[in-house]
Amino acid sequence: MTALNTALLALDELTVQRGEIPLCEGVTLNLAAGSICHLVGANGTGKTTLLMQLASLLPVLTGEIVYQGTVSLPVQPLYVSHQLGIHPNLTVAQNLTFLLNLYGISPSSADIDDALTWVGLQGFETISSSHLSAGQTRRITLARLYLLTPDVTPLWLLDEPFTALDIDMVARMEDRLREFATAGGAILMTSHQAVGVANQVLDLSDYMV
Ligand SMILES: Nc1ncnc2c1ncn2[C@@H]1O[C@H](COP(=O)(O)OP(=O)(O)OP(=O)(O)O)[C@@H](O)[C@H]1O
Repeated sequence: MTALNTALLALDELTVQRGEIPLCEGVTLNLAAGSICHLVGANGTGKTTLLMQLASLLPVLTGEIVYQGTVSLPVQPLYVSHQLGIHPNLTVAQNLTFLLNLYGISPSSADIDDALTWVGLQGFETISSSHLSAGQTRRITLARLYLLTPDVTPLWLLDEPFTALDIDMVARMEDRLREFATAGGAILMTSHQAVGVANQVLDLSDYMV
């Protein structure tokens, strides 16, 4: 168990499961501080299901999870899902503020400006989120990555974070992921594209039932 003890997150013989149906069995992973792990597998293998289990949105019925040396689910990880969770009646700045409040952060207006500039949404602060394109809406959810650090939430669970982003934004995202990992964070992320910044791979196809 030495490796498990040094990992930020360790999965031991985990079953990836939706309801009664096991999708993958015996999933094992050690995610240390500094890891950027690319979670791969064909459509329907269970990648989103695993991330939802780790985010406490679906139950873990079989297997052990050790987080920061204790048998427990990750405490308040950042989970960026397919569902954007953006409220259409709020402005861009209000949505971003809400997403950061969930992690105990009360951003200043300068923080909001910087984060929105980073995602290319400068000038959109007071625009209703219902007026944005799919890619722009996704950028609101990603803007919080600019302000979240490993001391706030050391584990990021990112489901297809690059979907609907242009090449420049993907490059900025990769820089940010690298920066977060270098500062002591760990990332488990899905992507159907190559992830140049990843330094580890978990292939769920190896564990399919
Ligand atoms: N909302 C749902 N309700 C019930 N079963 C679901 C639901 N979503 C997915 N499933 C089942 O769980 C399985 C795994 O789905 P999941 O979304 O985890 O796969 P994935 O590897 O993330 O796929 P993709 O690459 O297409 O995003 C699917 O094959 C499907 O049968």
